[in-house]
Amino acid sequence: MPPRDPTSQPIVQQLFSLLRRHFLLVCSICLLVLVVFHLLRVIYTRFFHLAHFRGPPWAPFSRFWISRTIASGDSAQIFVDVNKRYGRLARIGPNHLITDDPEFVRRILAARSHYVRGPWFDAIRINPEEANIVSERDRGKHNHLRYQMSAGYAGKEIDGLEDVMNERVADFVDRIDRNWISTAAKTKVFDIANRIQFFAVDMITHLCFGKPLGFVASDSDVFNFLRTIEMQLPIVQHFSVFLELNELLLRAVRIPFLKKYILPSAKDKSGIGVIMGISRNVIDERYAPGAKPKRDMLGSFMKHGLSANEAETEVSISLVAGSDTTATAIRATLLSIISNPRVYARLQNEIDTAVAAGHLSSPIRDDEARRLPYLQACIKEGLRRFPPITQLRERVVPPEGDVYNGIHIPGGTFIGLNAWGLQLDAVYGDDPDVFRPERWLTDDADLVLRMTQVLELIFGHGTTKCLGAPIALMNLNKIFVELLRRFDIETIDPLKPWKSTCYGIFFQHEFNVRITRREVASCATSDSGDTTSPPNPKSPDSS
Ligand code: HEM
Repeated sequence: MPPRDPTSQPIVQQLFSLLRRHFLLVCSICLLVLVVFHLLRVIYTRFFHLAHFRGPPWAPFSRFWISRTIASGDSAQIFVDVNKRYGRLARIGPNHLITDDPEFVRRILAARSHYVRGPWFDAIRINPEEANIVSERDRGKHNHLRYQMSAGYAGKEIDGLEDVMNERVADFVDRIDRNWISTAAKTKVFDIANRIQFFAVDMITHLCFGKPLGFVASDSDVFNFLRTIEMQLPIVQHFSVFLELNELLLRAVRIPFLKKYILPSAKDKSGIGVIMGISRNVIDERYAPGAKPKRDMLGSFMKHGLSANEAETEVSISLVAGSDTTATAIRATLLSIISNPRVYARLQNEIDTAVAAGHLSSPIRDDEARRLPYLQACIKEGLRRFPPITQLRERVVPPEGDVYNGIHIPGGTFIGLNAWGLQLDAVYGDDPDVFRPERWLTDDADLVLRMTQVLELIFGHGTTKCLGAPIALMNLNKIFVELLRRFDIETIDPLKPWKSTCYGIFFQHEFNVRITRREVASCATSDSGDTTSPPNPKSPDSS
């Protein structure tokens, strides 16, 4: 047989044999191309794209700076430092800016703004295939969901919203009174951080499902719900930075075998799946043919056309959106009050005087609380000094770009919102980092208006502004009065009053306090003639 002419081999075979013979050379060329490509990209992002914005030296090169900052558990403070050091619009990633300028944030979030929610929001879906009101990026769909849910959140179509709150607040303080009172001779260490969270979850589930989940009654994290969120959130935060992970997750959940391992399910025995299971049972009953409509939050969602599946997701998300935030607001404000003797004494005095004058029901009514100026100032100052949501919540610059202080921002840039930085604005004077409720009591109405406009940004602004704000504020209006009229509260370790970690929302633990009953009988009520329980003589620690 004549030898085979190598040129007569098919082209693919020829290529393979060439590759085999020069394998190392081919690999080196590929590597070189990749390195050159990466270098060009780095040079472009560093020196051309967003080059006018200053920031931490390594931030422009990759997203690892943001990811490392989030993982540190101290991102809120780090972002504050970045804007202080590098300007009100600073660079924190290859395509990422962050701002602490209230006016600019209001412009970004305004109803008619062309900015939209960025892919950051995909990371906060419970199910990667379905958006919810908090994560929906499509403006039209979001507006529709908001229209369906606003009446329920505003309490307009809920019977007895305030009664539910009163019931939960009274139950919470009564349990403290029964079980956690210290005396001159004995200390009962009470970790109020966890208990406040139990209270917040019970409050929201009571409003949503018509009954609390029983966290306060069992004095425990029922179904490991809170622990699961605490384990998952630090991971989820990285999905908001490395957006490819979201895409990967979306593909993975489309494989039925993987789906059941990845997504929470109503059949789970712990975590958010249990809440979905409970929501599912309630929703099945409520959506059953012939079921009687109820005037509660779910009833309002149904009335405005939310499907059973949508209702299940939205109820679960309201619990996640509302419980940690409210709990952080209560804890941070309480800690600020009890660690400032001037503030503590003045607030307790305002409460005692109102009680003595017969102006307060028990639990205090929302309208009564609004008439206590120092209480209102403390609540505002607590929210200002410790905004409970510090996630970047990135918005995307519209395709035509934008201009900030004369500098062009290219379309498609992500702009993160620096929630803590915003609340240190110069509008608050020269001591914005001090908890000083008196700043809200000035006679300068114009200043109060300007401060209020900045403060309101802690709930967002425009068409994505927090729907739960009225519920959160009503809660705050009640809880401090009910705690401080009955009890004296001291931190056990003033040098280390709590452990607080920030992953966009806060996880706070070991806020250990010592609670004693107050000598002043300040629980008498006014018009209702109602009285709260006096100190319980059967309590083992009654002094
Ligand atoms: C002090 C407590 C709270 C704070 C600081 C807070 C803060 C916020 C912020 C900043 C947003 C805007 C997110 C964005 O940028 O798009 C938001 C949205 C939202 N919050 Fe709150 N929140 C609080 C309490 C609550 C509560 C108690 C609930 C539910 C009962 C709730 C339900 C929601 C919902 C449903 C949205 C989505 C609104 C929309 O996209 O149209 N929040 N919240």
